[in-house]
Amino acid sequence: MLNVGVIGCGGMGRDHIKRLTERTQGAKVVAVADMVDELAKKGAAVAGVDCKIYKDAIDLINDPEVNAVFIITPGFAHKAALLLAIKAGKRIFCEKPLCTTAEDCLEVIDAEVKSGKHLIQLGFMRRYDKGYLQVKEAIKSGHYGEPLMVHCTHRNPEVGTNYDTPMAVHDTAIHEIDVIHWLVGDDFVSAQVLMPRVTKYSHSKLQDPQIMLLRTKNGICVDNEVFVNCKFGYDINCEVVCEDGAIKMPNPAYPSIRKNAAAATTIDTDCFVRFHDAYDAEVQSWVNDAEKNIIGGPTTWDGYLAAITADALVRAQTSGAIEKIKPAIEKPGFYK
Ligand SMILES: NC(=O)C1=CN([C@@H]2O[C@H](COP(=O)(O)OP(=O)(O)OC[C@H]3O[C@@H](n4cnc5c(N)ncnc54)[C@H](O)[C@@H]3O)[C@@H](O)[C@H]2O)C=CC1
Ligand SMILES: O=C1[C@H](O)[C@H](O)[C@@H](O)[C@H](O)[C@H]1O
Repeated sequence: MLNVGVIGCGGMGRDHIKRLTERTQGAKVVAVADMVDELAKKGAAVAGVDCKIYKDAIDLINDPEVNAVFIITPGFAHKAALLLAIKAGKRIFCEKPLCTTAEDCLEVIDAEVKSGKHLIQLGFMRRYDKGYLQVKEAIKSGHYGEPLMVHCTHRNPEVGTNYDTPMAVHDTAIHEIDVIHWLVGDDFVSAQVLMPRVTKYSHSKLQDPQIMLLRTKNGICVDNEVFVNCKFGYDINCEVVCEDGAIKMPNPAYPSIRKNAAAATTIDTDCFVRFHDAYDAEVQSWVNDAEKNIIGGPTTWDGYLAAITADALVRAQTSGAIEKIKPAIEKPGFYK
């Protein structure tokens, strides 16, 4: 049994605690930590009566009963918890992004490599989503030729006033950055951001929507519409256009209802519903891999590659220019 400690009991944290407690074989939440007492108590209530409560992450990490750690704090707080958990030699599941800058990711890579242990899996759950897996299988089949373009939308109904322009990249588009790289198996080399007219539903610190453009080494062009105040739903789309055909990711299957001379279907309203099964699959695989002492999912290096692209997009948000993307280091043999 993997005794898990969960750091961060916000929306995603409590969703993962519920998943670990009710739907994951081989794991148990034995401790939670949150700097907000009320939220820590809420997280512990989901885990059950025996769950210990901490305020500081370091105390949870150093609890001898905790042999694995979930880091579900905001992206800017990941590095501190990661470095402490690596130092303690704990198995780690870290929600995306690894860190909010490539520079911070390099510190985590350095610490993990020096530890000599593969400890970290990243929460890029779209790699476990049935729809994305179907697209990947179709590309791999070769029936449609080489990918040429990828069209994506990442639409949220709304975000809070703490959500700012760079977050559209390192908190939201980071999903497309990772999953498209994984789908086409090609590195990004340049980034550009177009800023359409701002929606009336945005606020002074957020340019919304944004169109993010990426080019890969082999010339594949990706456009990603990130619109986080679209109002109508949580609408995620991906279409890969190839030489001999186009592969469009299926949307979740809901009935089409006809009533009062109108036809309608359902659009999810948040990621927790839209990617429910993908989260379950990524967490179960992380637990299963613990017995083999391996990291079978997205690694720290995947988090770094996503971060260098995110950094370039954030630069492009203000420069308006085409920004180059290049790793600062060679891929360590540790991650090969
Ligand atoms: N994979 C996915 O689709 C999703 C991933 N996420 C990720 O999950 C993480 C958390 O996101 P949310 O739950 O939406 O954020 P949130 O802001 O709702 O919750 C974060 C929690 O962490 C706590 N916290 C912050 N700093 C802390 C520290 N140093 N020590 C202990 N607790 C601390 C806060 O008090 C808060 O309760 C982020 O990395 C986010 O990117 C969030 C939503 C979906
Ligand atoms: O990871 C997520 C979710 O998947 C949402 O789509 C994003 O908009 C959100 O910011 C992020 O936390």
